[in-house]
Amino acid sequence: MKKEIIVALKEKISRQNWESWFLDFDIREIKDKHVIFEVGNIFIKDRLEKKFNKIISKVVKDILGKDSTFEITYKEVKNVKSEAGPLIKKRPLLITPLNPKYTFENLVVGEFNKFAYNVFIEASKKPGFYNPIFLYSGVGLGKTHLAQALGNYLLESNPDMKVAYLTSEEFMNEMFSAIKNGNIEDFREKYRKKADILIIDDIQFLIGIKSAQTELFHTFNTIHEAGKQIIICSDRTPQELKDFHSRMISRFQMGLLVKIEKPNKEDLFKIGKKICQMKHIEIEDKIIDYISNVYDNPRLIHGAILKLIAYKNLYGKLNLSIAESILTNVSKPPKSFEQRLLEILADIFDCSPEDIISSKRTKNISYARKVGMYYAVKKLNLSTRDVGTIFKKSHSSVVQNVKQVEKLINDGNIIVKNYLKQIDKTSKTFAHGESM
Ligand SMILES: Nc1ncnc2c1ncn2[C@@H]1O[C@H](COP(=O)(O)OP(=O)(O)OP(=O)(O)O)[C@@H](O)[C@H]1O
Repeated sequence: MKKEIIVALKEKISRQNWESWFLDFDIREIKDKHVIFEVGNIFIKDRLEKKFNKIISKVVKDILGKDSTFEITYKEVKNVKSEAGPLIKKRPLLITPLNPKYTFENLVVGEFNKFAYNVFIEASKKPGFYNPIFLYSGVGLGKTHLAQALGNYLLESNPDMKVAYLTSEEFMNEMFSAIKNGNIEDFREKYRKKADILIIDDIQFLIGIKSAQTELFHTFNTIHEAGKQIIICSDRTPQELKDFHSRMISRFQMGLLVKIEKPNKEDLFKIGKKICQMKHIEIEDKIIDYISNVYDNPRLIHGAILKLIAYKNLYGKLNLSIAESILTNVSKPPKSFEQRLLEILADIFDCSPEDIISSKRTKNISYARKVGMYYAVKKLNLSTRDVGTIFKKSHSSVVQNVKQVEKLINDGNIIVKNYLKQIDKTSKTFAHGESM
C-alpha cells in the first residue's frame, strides 16, 4: 500500500517539484485509514502542507477511501542547541580563519552598498531575522568583506557564537574527503548541528556539482529550520545559478536578496584611503585619486595599493609619477617579488613582513613563515636556497619547515590548506591589480 501511494503521487507531481520537495518524502506508518508521511525537516513539511496538500489528500483518498486522512511529520534533529552542555564553554567554530581586518568599521559605505550594509547591521543585532541572506555582486565589490564583518562582529559580541565561514569549494572538498574517509556523519554534525551561523562564499563554484549541492541543500534546511542565520555570497543572482537544483534556487529566493552595486569614483577614493589606513601606510591623496580614476573596483584598488606599498617599502619613496609608471607599466620597476610574498603573508597572518624574516617565534609568525616557505617552494617553484634568502633563514630550516607543512597537508589539516588557498587568492588579487 505504501508503495502504491508513493507511485500515485509521483505520477501527479511534476518532475521538477518532485526533485525539489519529495526526495526525502516517505511513509512512516499507515494506521487504519490514516497515513503518516515523514520528511527531512520542518521546512519541507511546511512547504508540502501549503503547496501540495490537495494532491496528497486526493491520492490518499483515491487509494484508501473517502474518509481517509493524512499528516506530515518530520525527523527531529536531536540536540541541535545543547550539544556542548551548559557548563562547557563553547569555542568559536572557525572553519576558515576570518580576516580580522574585514570589519564593519573598515568598510566604506556609500549608495552602492548602503542597503547591503544596513541589512548586515540588522543581522548582527538579530541573527536569523532575515534568513537566508543572499548577497550578490560583480567580483571584488566587497561581499566577502561584508559577510566576514558580520562573522567578526558576532564572534566579538558573543564569544560562544559558532561562526562557520567557508567557500562552497571548501565545503565540497571537505565533504568529498569525509566521504572518502568514512566520516560523513562527523562532517554533517559539524555544519548542521554545531554552527550558529553559516556563511557560504562563492556559491557559484558548485554550479554543475549536484552531489555537493544536495549535501548543502540538507545542511541549509537543517540550519534554517533551527532558526540560525545563513548567508550565501554569489557573483550572480539565484536565477543565474544555472544548473543548480531548482529546489536550491527556490531556497535562496525565499530569503532576502541583497545586491552590492558598483561604487562611483568618490566611493573608490574613500576605499583607497581606507585600505591605506588599514595597512598603516600613507599615500598622497593625488595618488589615490589617480588610482580611483584608473580602476573601477575595490579589489583592483586594493591590488594597486599593495603594489605601491611594496614599492615604497623597497625603495623608500613614492610619488605620483612613480605610481603612474608602476601602474601603467610605462617603465617596469625592479621586481619586488619577495617583498610581495612577505606582504601577502603578513596580511593573512596579521603581522609585518619584518616579523616574518625576524627570529620571532610567536605562533602566527612561525605559522606564516612555515606556510610561506612551503608556498614559495611548492607553488612558486623557487629553490629552497632562494627561499632561505627571502626568509633570511638557513637552507636546512627551509627544508624542515616545508616537510612539516607537507605532513600537515597529508594528515588532512584543513587550516593549513585554507591558508594556502588564501595565499593563492590574495596573490591572484595581486596579479589582477597589477600590470607589471
Ligand atoms: N566598501 C568597501 N570598503 C573597504 N574595502 C572594500 C570595500 N569593498 C571591497 N573592499 C576591499 O576590496 C577587496 C575585495 O573585496 P572582497 O574580497 O570582499 O570582494 P568580493 O565581492 O567578495 O570578491 P569575489 O567576488 O571575488 O569573491 C578586499 O580587500 C576588501 O577589503
